[in-house]
Amino acid sequence: MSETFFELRDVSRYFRSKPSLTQRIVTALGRTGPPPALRAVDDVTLRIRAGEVVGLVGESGCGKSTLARVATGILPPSAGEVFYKGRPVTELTGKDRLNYLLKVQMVFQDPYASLNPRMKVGQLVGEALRVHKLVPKNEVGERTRGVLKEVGLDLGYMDRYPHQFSGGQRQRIGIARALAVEPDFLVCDEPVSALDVSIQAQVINLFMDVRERRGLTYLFVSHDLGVVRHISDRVAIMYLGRIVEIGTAAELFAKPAHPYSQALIRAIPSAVTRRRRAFTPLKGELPSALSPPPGCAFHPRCEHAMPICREVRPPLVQISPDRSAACHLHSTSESV
Ligand SMILES: Nc1ncnc2c1ncn2[C@@H]1O[C@H](COP(=O)(O)OP(=O)(O)OP(=O)(O)O)[C@@H](O)[C@H]1O
Repeated sequence: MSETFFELRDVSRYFRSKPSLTQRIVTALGRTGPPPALRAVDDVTLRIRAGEVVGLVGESGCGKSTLARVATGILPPSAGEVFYKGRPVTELTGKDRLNYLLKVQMVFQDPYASLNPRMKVGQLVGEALRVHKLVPKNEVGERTRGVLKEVGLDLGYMDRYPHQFSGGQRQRIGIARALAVEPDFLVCDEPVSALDVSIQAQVINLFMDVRERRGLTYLFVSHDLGVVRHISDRVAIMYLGRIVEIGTAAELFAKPAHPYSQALIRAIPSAVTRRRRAFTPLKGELPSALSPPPGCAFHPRCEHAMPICREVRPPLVQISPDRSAACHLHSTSESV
């Protein structure tokens, strides 16, 4: 079997809230344990092939951003392992670790928050090149200009500050900053969600052009299924910290297997009427990741829920050559 370009293997990420004074007193008296951990990402396995665009979708709070941050090394996993080009990233040290951190770049939803307001665009885009001495000092300017041109920014902008740009231009600066270090994997966390619809299309086209030109691999996080369908080769649907379905975009959108995917896809507004198609709306709200429902976490909202769904958590199983789903309606197949 060929080596997977990037892999999250059985990865979980928990957050433990700081206990209140009352909780600390009660714990000290031995009446109860520490507050429960919130399972933002819960036992996720995701393999990404070189050159693929994998879209990651789900409702707000389902753990998409946390998973993206774990993938880029910004957050360590609480359990499980991240593999980059076949090697567990926890075993990488020195140059190898730096190489992983540079080759796997993140593009954020709000580039403004990640851009130092006191630095000029030229400095921002060339910063990592200078700090890590990736190119000789006298070549930083040339590399910076090249990448600004590539993302469609006028070279006259080099001496301007982030606040002097529109949202779309700032996102181009964020992309240029990521590209400057010659990454091979971009993890994009809702990179167009904050932009006007007309600007969104331009920035998505930029992502696709850059991918084509540089042969990049993307993990593209979005709550917008229209965007994800447009750009992804494969799509993973996440619900309450877990992947509930993954498959090729064409197949998954044509015939979603998991009831949650079905509900999400039925809710996409029709391109013709701009109205939502007739659909059974998702009942209820996303449950708290602090106390997920037992069995299948989706069962309280599922129109097909069976007694087993309340008790046994369905594993993610392969249901066709390039599709897996975690649902008892499809649970006769092989576990992934
Ligand atoms: N640093 C943190 N400390 C505590 N809880 C956190 C932290 N980061 C995320 N969470 C919680 O983890 C869960 C998943 O959050 P996450 O931001 O990953 O979801 P998301 O799907 O990206 O949502 P959104 O689209 O709203 O950003 C949420 O319940 C969130 O409140």
